[in-house]
Amino acid sequence: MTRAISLHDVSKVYYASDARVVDRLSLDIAPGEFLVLLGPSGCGKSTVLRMIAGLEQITDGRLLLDGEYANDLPPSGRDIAMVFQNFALYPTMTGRDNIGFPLRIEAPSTDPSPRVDATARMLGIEDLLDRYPGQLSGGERQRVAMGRAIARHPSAFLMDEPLSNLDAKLRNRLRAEIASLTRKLGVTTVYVTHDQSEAMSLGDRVAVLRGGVLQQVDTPRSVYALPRNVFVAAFIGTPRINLLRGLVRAPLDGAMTINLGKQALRLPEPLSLDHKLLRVQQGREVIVGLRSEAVRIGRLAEARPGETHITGLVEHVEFQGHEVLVHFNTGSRPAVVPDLEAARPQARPVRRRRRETRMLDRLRARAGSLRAGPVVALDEPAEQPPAVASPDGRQPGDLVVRTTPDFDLRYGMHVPLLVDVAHLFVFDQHGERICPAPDRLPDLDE
Ligand SMILES: Nc1ncnc2c1ncn2[C@@H]1O[C@H](COP(=O)(O)OP(=O)(O)OP(=O)(O)O)[C@@H](O)[C@H]1O
Repeated sequence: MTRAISLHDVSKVYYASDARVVDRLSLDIAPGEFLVLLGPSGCGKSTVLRMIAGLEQITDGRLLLDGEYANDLPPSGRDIAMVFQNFALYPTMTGRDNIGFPLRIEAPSTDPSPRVDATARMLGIEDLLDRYPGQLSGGERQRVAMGRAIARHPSAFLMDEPLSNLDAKLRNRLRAEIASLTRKLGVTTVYVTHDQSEAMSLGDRVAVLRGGVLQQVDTPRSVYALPRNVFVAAFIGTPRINLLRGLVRAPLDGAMTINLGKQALRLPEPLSLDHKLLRVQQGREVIVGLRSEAVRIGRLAEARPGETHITGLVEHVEFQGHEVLVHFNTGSRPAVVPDLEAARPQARPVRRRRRETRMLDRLRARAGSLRAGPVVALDEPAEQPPAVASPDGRQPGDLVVRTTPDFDLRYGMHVPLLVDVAHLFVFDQHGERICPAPDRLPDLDE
């Protein structure tokens, strides 16, 4: 049996610190679905998992398991197994006893051996069963911990960064194993990670959290291709999306452009519907998002339809073997996205708020996901000379382009670049995506 898990407007306040660490979270997880909770450290991922497990009291809102109200159900009544980051094995028990322990608790008079052996076979750990945790490597310990969760045949798995204590190679291998195992078992899984590549490769859907507030939940493909705001765009994808501050210019008698400081992106005619909709931003500051695949090295004469031309000064070249990441200075200014790498969250104190403040919050929440504070910081005027080093601590240069190792690029070279404007994202001053338009009417003519 596998179960549906629903969270309706769930909040969590830790009264010790008086901070609301999860804020009105709503999620419907279908039976058998693999949902990943993704976000930076301290955004409330583990707290959500612990509330589903019953290890943490829900302050507000409702948890439903298979449609039944479950806020007050004790953890043992939820039929959910949890796998932790630190493996949490009993050090004085062998692998066999660790896996069999929950089975013995559940049915003391039944011999757990057949289930333990079947689980061990499934995980390929038969030869590890007689060893103690101290005699196992990190990867082997995590396999035993998985075995302990699986052996019970629970109706849902909750996994809290189960691979983060392992080295990169092992992490990739176990990631593939977890994916095929959970698919085979078909059990609803909620998986917490701050590693976006893990989230993208494992999840049927990915829920992105920031400051305890859900930013977007969708398939990996959709959160990458249509991020709802700057935070999601910047959190997902490697190398990180280039976010540049721009100014929309839409003169009645000339080409529409987005000024990027010293250069401008000219939007090709005829304008696409998304670009036409940008006209209303005339004179306003926006944030332009360019993933590295939207820019290539090439002269204007080589431009394909839909490509526009700029130039960049090579600041730094990162050789990666099969590809090269080139950091260009294009004379634009990067937009700063707070919280992206925050080691500690900005805990939001719980205050008694006046009614109108709550109303404002609700309006803002409807307009975007601003409850966790602004997603982007645009505190200085856009048209200033570019900073020498970017304020978000990236390598010098404002535009990172991925290219093949065939180009011999060196520091200080001026290079022609072609930008595919069909792959251009534009976000408003609050960081919400406005191009491609978020809710364009489907029957409008292109
Ligand atoms: N028992 C507690 N009492 C008070 N504050 C807590 C408690 N547990 C967690 N917090 C705070 O709640 C916030 C969210 O913590 P949580 O562990 O859910 O984040 P996370 O996204 O899982 O972080 P990480 O990826 O670092 O594990 C943090 O600010 C944390 O300090």
